[in-house]
Amino acid sequence: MTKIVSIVGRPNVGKSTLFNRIIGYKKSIVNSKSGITRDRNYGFCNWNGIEFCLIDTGGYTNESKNIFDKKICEQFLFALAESDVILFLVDPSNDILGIDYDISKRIRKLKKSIYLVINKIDIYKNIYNTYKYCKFGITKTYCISSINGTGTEKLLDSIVSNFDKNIKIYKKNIPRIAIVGRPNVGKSTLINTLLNKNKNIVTNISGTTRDSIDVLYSKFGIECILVDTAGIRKKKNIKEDIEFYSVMRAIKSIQNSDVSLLIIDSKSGFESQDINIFKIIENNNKGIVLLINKWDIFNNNYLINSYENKIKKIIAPFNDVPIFFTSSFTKKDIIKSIKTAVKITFNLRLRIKTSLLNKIILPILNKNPHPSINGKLITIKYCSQIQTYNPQFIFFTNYPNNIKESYKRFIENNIREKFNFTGIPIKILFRLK
Ligand SMILES: Nc1nc2c(ncn2[C@@H]2O[C@H](COP(=O)(O)OP(=O)(O)OP(=O)(O)O)[C@@H](O)[C@H]2O)c(=O)[nH]1
Ligand SMILES: Nc1nc2c(ncn2[C@@H]2O[C@H](COP(=O)(O)OP(=O)(O)OP(=O)(O)O)[C@@H](O)[C@H]2O)c(=O)[nH]1
Repeated sequence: MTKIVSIVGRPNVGKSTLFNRIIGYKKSIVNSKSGITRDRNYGFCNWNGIEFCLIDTGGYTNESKNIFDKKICEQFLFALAESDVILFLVDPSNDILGIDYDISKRIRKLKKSIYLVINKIDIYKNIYNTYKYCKFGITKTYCISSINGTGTEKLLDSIVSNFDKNIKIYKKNIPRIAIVGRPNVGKSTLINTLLNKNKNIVTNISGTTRDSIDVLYSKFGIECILVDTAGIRKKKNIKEDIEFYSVMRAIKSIQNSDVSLLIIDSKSGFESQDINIFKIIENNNKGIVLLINKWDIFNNNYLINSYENKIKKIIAPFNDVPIFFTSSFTKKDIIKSIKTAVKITFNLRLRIKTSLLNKIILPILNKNPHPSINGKLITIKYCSQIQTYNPQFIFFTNYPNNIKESYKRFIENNIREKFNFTGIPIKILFRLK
């Protein structure tokens, strides 16, 4: 079992900064505006050969100011219940408040290894303000600066001394599935339905999911990592800084995954922003499964064919993309779509032998040759798949620059028809021979 370390503390004490320092890359959003870490964020660390999972909890607050606060509190308690070690982070620049006592009371009730971590020690006056935390009665106390790294190595040495060596995290090569789509299409609800837990914050306010979260999914014989992402917004709607980072992160999640489940709201249809996201996934050479979600609202099987045909026309020639009409409420086709996404990762790695490819594709091209251009006869001599992460095919011809887009689409359609590249973008390239 992977050990879990949670960072907790009131808003703005530096949880995200510490998380980023330990993880070693900018995964959590850091901003001087308080309350920005809206959900738990997972990351995996390796310190002196010992691996553990680190959780950045949301900005815990005991005053319910807005709709998120109550939900964040639930996340916080859920994270604590899952943890082996709790890092209670405090900022001595400010006075101890009721909320700090509240947190310390809650965590001391749990039978966990607790560290009092006094942050922002790089600020000179803070060095003289650490004594005030004695009253919490937490013996393991460390003074650090998350911003410049002072004391963090000692803290990590002590944290890993709690754990056995040889703790393994996720198996390598486990398929990574990104859950993407515009805000409010039902990404978090889908994950909650899959995990059967209130793990992500779900409200009917768009833009709730502000950060990406990775979750291991292992059920019904399926094993994959689900990546929940911030909704990808239209550019003109990106007003706040943090929304910008969320969009960047969503794009990064696509880049960090093998396959994306692109969620569409069945009420609004496959519109321009969905097409943009589709193109981002395609241009990054990742697999795609389309989920036409909230189908419980229509629940009309007669509409399925026309809906599907409309989408396939838009995405042609890459139109052998699996499309599911789903509902998180009724659970319709949810498991099927995840199973398909996992299956598709194998298509990404599919390699066709050159001899087989030529044997099947060349006769089709000889029967349907490229039209001659200015009296020049265009011939395709042979083809092969190159050794790349995603499927790419090179066709050797006497006029590589004169090949028409429609002929390229014809070739792609035939490759898709003869071989199983379902859900995977393929590239067709032409070279002189
Ligand atoms: N001087 C100093 N500033 C720090 C340190 N750690 C964090 N900060 C600053 O404190 C502010 C809040 O940091 P965050 O990491 O966003 O805090 P958080 O606890 O995750 O905040 P919430 O998301 O509101 O819960 C930012 O302006 C950081 O740059 C530190 O060690 N020293
Ligand atoms: N009818 C119906 N409503 C759904 C379904 N899934 C989600 N919803 C509702 O749609 C709204 C948005 O759901 P979320 O899961 O928060 O959507 P999201 O895509 O994570 O939203 P952002 O955080 O804004 O990106 C909520 O009111 C959900 O209850 C579904 O299958 N059917």
